[in-house]
This record gives sequence, structure tokens and C-alpha cells, in this order.
Amino acid sequence: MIRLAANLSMLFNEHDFLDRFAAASQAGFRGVEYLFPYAYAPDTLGELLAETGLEQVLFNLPPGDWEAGERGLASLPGREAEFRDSVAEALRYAQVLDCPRVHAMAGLLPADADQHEARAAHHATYIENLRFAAREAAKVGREVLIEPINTRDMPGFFLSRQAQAMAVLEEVGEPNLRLQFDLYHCQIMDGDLIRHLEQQFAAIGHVQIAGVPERHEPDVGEVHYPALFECLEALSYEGWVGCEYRPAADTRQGLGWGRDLGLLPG
Ligand SMILES: O=C(O)C(=O)[C@@H](O)CO
Ligand SMILES: [Mg+2]
Repeated sequence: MIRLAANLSMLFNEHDFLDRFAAASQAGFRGVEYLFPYAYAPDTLGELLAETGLEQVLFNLPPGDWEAGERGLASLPGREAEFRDSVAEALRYAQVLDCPRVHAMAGLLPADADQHEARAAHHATYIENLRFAAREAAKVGREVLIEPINTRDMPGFFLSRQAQAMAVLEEVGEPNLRLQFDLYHCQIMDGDLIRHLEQQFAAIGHVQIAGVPERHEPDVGEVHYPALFECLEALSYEGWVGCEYRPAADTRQGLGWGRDLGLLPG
């Protein structure tokens, strides 16, 4: 059975962040994910989860200076110490929130550098940093995820293709380092969604969805999500599916697709 998690960075923006938990619970979600918890004390978020009966299923490591445009530290040469601190901080929150997995965003390639050389340096840093993160996470029973992100939304993002992610997972070789498979990004960069799900299934630790190309509700646009849910069911996927889309209007009114598929209460 597909289990939907509400992405509180994108859904229920009609409410202040802390009020989005109750809104998600009232709409029938049982899990939540969001970009970052760090603006709040972990106990505050933990109490909200307990009050609303929601599970925390995912959040990201501190990404560097987000406001200045940074999008993760994991592949950035020279930022290794900061990356290691970010792993410790994320795992501290993961334990309080009982969150089984955290996402380590790869970061951006420098636009002005020789791309071949920069890629090689970022790759080497990425492998070492991910190995470190996975080993630290294993000590406290958590997984670390990597996610290919499309370069139209995030120009220069280091990890953008499904095949690149699979090669990185293999090279790092840690069993708790897994794939965050965002079907929206995959459709834009690689397409062939069902075959990618099937071939990469063993590596998948989390799935995310959105309509393509506008990143609105999943029943709007070029991707036929009922077929992808059938595929995940056929593969006996037991993880969460994060609803990581920007509602076209009111979040709750836009959840009809989930109710129609029997994935959310009517
Ligand atoms: O942008 C996405 O897609 C995400 O999943 C965010 O967590 C950024 O990594
Ligand atoms: Mg995503």
C-alpha cells in the first residue's frame, strides 16, 4: 500500500510552518517531510509529531548558506569540516524526531571553473564525504540518501542523473547509503520512469512525486502517476512517497487526486 507523506516545505503553505503538521494530519497524511528542521528545537518538532500522530520520514542535512544560493555541501571541495558538522547536526535531530533517513544534498559546481576539472574534484570529495556520512549514520541506525535534481530548477547541481547516482552508490559501497528517487526530477532529466524504478528499485530509500513540468499536483501534467503507483505496488515498495509539489491553489482542495486513488481519506 502506497503511504503518502506531506512535504511541509511545499504543501500547506496557507499555514505557518508549525501549524502545517496539524493541517497535514487533518488531511489524512500519516507522515511528513520537509527541507530543514534547524530553525526549531528538536523537542518542539518532536512534540508536534506526537500530538498529531505523524511520522517524520525525511529531512535534509544543513545545506550551507541557502539564502546565498548554496544547495548542499556533500561534493564541495574545501568544505569537508563543515560537512562533517552538518552530519552530526542532522543525526542529532534524526534521533530526537525518530527519523530513519536524512538527505545529503550534493551542492553546486562552480559556474566559472573548468567543468571537467571541477567535476573530478567534486566527485572525489562527494565519495569521501558520503562514506563518512553513511558510517556515522550507521552508528545510530539511520540511512543517508542522495537525490538527483534536475538542472533546469537547480542549474549546476552536481548530482543530476539517475545513472550517476547509481554509480556513486556503488563506489561508496555503504549499505545504508540509498537513493532518493524523485520522479519529477527523473522525468525531466532521464524519463523512462517505470524502467528506472524497476532497475534501481533495490537502491531506493525514498520516493517523491510532483506533476511535470509545473511541479503542481501529480494529476496535472505529462506523468501518469497511477501507473507509477501500480509499479511500486508490484515491486512491493514499503517506503514512503513524499508529496513534494507546489499546490496550484489551496492545498487541501488540490488533494482530490489522492482521495480518488484511495490513498487519502475522503
Ligand atoms: O528539491 C527536491 O526535490 C528535494 O527533494 C529537496 O529536498 C531538495 O533536495
Ligand atoms: Mg525531491
